[in-house]
Amino acid sequence: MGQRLVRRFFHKHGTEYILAILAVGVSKILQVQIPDIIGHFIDQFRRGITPHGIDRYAQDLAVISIGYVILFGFGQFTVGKLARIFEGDLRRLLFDHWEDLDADYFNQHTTGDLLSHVLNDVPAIRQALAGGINQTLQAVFLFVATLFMTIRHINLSLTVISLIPLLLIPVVVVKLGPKIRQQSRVVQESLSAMAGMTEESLQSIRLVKSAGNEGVEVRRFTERTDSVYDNSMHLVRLNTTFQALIPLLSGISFAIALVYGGALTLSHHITLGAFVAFTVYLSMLVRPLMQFGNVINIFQNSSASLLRIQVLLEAQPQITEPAEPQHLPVHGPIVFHDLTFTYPHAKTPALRHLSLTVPEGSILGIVGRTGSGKSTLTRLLVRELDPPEKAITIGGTDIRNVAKADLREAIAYVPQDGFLFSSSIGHNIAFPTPQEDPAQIRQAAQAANILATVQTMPEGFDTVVGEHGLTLSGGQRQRVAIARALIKTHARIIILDDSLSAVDSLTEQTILGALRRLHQKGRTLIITSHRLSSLRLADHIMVLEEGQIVEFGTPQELLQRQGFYAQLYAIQSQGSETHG
Ligand SMILES: Nc1ncnc2c1ncn2[C@@H]1O[C@H](COP(=O)(O)OP(=O)(O)OP(=O)(O)O)[C@@H](O)[C@H]1O
Repeated sequence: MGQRLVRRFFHKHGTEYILAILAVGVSKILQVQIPDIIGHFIDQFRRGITPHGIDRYAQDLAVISIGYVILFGFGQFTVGKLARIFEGDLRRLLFDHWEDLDADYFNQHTTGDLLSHVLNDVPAIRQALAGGINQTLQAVFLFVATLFMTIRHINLSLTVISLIPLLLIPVVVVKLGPKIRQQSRVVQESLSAMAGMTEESLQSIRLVKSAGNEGVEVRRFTERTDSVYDNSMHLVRLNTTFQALIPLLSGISFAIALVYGGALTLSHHITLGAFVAFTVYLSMLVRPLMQFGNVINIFQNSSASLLRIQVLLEAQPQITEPAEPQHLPVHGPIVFHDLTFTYPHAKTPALRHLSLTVPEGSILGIVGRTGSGKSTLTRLLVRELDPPEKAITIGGTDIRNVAKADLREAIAYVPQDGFLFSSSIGHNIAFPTPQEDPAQIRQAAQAANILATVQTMPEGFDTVVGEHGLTLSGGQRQRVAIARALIKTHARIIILDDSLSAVDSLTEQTILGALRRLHQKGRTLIITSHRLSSLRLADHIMVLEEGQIVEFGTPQELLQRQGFYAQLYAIQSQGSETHG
């Protein structure tokens, strides 16, 4: 996918790139004329020069300088601009790719880790494309053009001898380069571990404070920052050694040029002008050689980043679209057929041999201890997790054969952790719809019994709920999440996964009233809960234990069976009597 992006990018912007390269090339050819002109000027000066002659040299220099600035500026700007375009494309590609991946992928990768790719790796690649390519172009063109001028117009042996120390630079690069690359990877990893820890710590700040755990968190963070510091310092030492050796070698080369070039001038093998021009050329070589060093650093850094991005882009969604999607039938029951499901990397199945028919327009209640498999079942039904073939059918069609969007269109699902965006309540409710329709938002809010609460807020539906809805109470958050599901008025199946746990009994009854009205319009309802009062409308109740159905029947039948349901009923009605 990454290569495709690069190919597409060069296909689209190749001409511009080539023009930029040519512009930089020509600008460097112009630049190396300057010492030559100065050399000629000095020699002419010694022979005797008229004011008109001086003006001519000045004009030549001015024309060359203007040409240089225009061409070099155009080249550098274009390469920089193209690198920024590539950076934006790469960020969009990453985001699109993440949107395609399954929800479970994000259980295995922390947000901090993923963000660090966007914040560190993408700019590192951009830097290679902008700074890296720019400096390479400048260095190569200037180096070659300078050597050409010094060999052709000044002196071959002076050029060769002065160059010897500079030839040691590749040796330094070969020795230090791999170490720098390895260490920059260590720094990137420690930074991403720190970002992950910071993200988790800030998200759980209320838990941390309520547990009085601030000290432990600060210590953990200090350990992370110390590790980032140690690793970065090691990298700084390696980089400094690398960067210091290059000017040192250039300095030796300069000294040789002075001694040998001075002797050649005294013995009239070269003119004074040529000698001065040579020293200017040599000083011009220092920069490209430093750039060679920088470029190698930049490319080493970015190659680690490129590798990490490549690995990211290779991750494939496990829940795939069917090759030939079938239409989801409008009518018919939901059937679970011998459904067994094991999470990736888990040792035991979360659901075992579960068979059940939920007739169209009925209400199924699901209870069971925590970890018994209730959420897993609902997540399988919306294909957030992938069920085995033919294990779940709706109206006789295997849900694996239906386009994911079709299936999700037909189901209004309130997950256990109804996530809220840090935007307005209205936006949060309207999220599944293509546009925010105030009438629809109001209606959904009314059904979820949050309308009156929203109306008391200063900005009504425009009230911003803070990060993850932190400015709302737990019950208010749940009701916004329910409203978000109920706004899908065309959905034929409504699933509430423990979505009423934080609302008070009165609110619960109002929401159930709204659900009953939808049920009367033929909707199928699946409600999981630990509170039996939430299952008051259920036609049938299923009790799950360790992924298996241990009880199934109408609420009356289950009461008579004296099992888990009856026990729960006894405990909860005792509780409500005590409260009453
Ligand atoms: N992403 C996951 N990877 C591996 N195992 C998981 C994952 N999610 C849940 N499980 C396991 O699957 C089993 C069923 O979990 P599930 O969330 O379906 O239970 P639940 O009945 O909804 O519990 P609760 O009432 O606490 O919400 C548990 O043993 C749980 O540890």
